[in-house]
Amino acid sequence: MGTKVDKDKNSDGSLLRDKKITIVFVLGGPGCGKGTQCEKIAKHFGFTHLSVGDLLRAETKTGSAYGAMIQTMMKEGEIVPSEVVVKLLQQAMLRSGNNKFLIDGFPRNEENRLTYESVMKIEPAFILFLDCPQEEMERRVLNRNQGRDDDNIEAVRKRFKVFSESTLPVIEYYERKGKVRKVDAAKPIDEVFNDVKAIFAPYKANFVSSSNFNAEAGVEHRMCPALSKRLARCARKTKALFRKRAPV
Ligand SMILES: Nc1ncnc2c1ncn2[C@@H]1O[C@H](COP(=O)(O)OP(=O)(O)O)[C@@H](O)[C@H]1O
Ligand SMILES: O=c1ccn([C@@H]2O[C@H](COP(=O)(O)OP(=O)(O)O)[C@@H](O)[C@H]2O)c(=O)[nH]1
Repeated sequence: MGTKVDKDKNSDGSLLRDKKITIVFVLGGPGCGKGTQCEKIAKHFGFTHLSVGDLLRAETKTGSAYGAMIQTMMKEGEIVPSEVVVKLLQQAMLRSGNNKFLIDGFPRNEENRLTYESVMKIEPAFILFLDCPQEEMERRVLNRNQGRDDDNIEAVRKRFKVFSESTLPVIEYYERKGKVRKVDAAKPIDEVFNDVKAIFAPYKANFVSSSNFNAEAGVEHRMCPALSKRLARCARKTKALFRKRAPV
């Protein structure tokens, strides 16, 4: 990173060749424990946890143009348009200052995946798939008590349907590429984390400090200037994509 040649190679905004960015997608049905495990991984292995659900919920509170649309879609368990999500992810990555990211709950469908690939151009290191039976996930969601307006039986059942119809094909896609690390998420939290720890062991060596991103307030400034510049270029590209498409 940082040589003139490297910079020229990336003049299209591509981050693909930046070997220093590590991205792990964390997928699984609603309530399987993505947030719970991501928090632990972030602490132990120095990743920044980006929960796309949390980023979207924070966006609904900003009064932005997309806030009301996002709120309605989430309440109905629908998938928010990819451009909105990718833009929020880019902004959060830029703000985090880190170069190791857990992207929790994304990509949720093939369109999410394709948009991510075409804009971000960073191949995920692997996909952590938290596999859990539906009855157990339903129990967990209905007992979650976080005041979410999509944690009711009706919305949860819709989210299960979206998960099996739209998200499982994404997991299958990565499975074909040998990138899925599946964990039995029905076990107690610490037992699940033991299995997760084994998967993340190679990242322990690079651990610097814990960086658990807070969607509403988290701003850290440890990212190197070159990487920050590249992400900013990438964000401009998304903005252009936004302008081309009419708002939903
Ligand atoms: N392995 C587990 N066993 C029992 N309860 C769990 C487990 N993992 C998470 N939970 C609980 O289930 C609920 C949903 O977990 P969460 O991490 O929010 O899931 P997700 O982010 O996948 O929707 C939370 O109340 C959490 O404390
Ligand atoms: O990439 C994403 C992630 C989340 N969501 C929306 O956010 C909701 C909650 O997602 P989250 O990951 O917070 O919760 P989960 O349903 O996995 O418990 C989903 O039902 C979707 O409406 C979305 O549209 N795209």
